[in-house]
Amino acid sequence: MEHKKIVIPSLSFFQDELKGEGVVKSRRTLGELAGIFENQDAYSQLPLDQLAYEVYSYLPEREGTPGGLYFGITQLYPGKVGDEYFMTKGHFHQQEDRSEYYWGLEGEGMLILMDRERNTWAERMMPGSLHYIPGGVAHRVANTGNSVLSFAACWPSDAGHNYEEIANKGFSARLVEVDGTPKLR
Ligand SMILES: O=P(O)(O)OC[C@H]1O[C@H](O)[C@H](O)[C@@H](O)[C@@H]1O
Ligand SMILES: [Fe+2]
Repeated sequence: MEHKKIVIPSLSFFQDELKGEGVVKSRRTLGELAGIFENQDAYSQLPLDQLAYEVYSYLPEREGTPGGLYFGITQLYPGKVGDEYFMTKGHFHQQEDRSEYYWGLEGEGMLILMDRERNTWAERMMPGSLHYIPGGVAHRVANTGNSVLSFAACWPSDAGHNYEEIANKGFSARLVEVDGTPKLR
């Protein structure tokens, strides 16, 4: 009998940094988040090249492969635009029925979720928190603390990102700081 050799790359995440062959790193600056924050005056006062978050991804198969899984670690920097926390762009999946796991590694934050009926809710993220994001639910993360918020994610490789709807219409509620605590408004 012939055995097909399966090559398992050695991957690791120490200090929330994903390492290994094939890991790619991408970054998003505040300039790339234009339009997502409510307070345009506050936004225009921040440098466009300021780093908002970095994503380490391990994408072993090309997008579109059924059954494949992707893995990523996002490091979201602390900060606010007016009373709104720094946050990720946010997206639905292109393939509506594709789900995802997020889990907290370091720092404090909130996972903001919105279903197809535009109901928005949020879950607290902290080291060890685990979040199941069902298909058809848009997701975005806000850093509500004073240090880096780091979280991991695992999602189907054929999920795809649909940014358009969130870019155009946003979420139906915003996470803002009220008297020192995060509130959905
Ligand atoms: O894509 P964004 O909404 O900017 O979020 C940033 C990233 O967060 C996680 O790592 C997700 O698994 C990625 O798929 C996503 O790209
Ligand atoms: Fe996603």
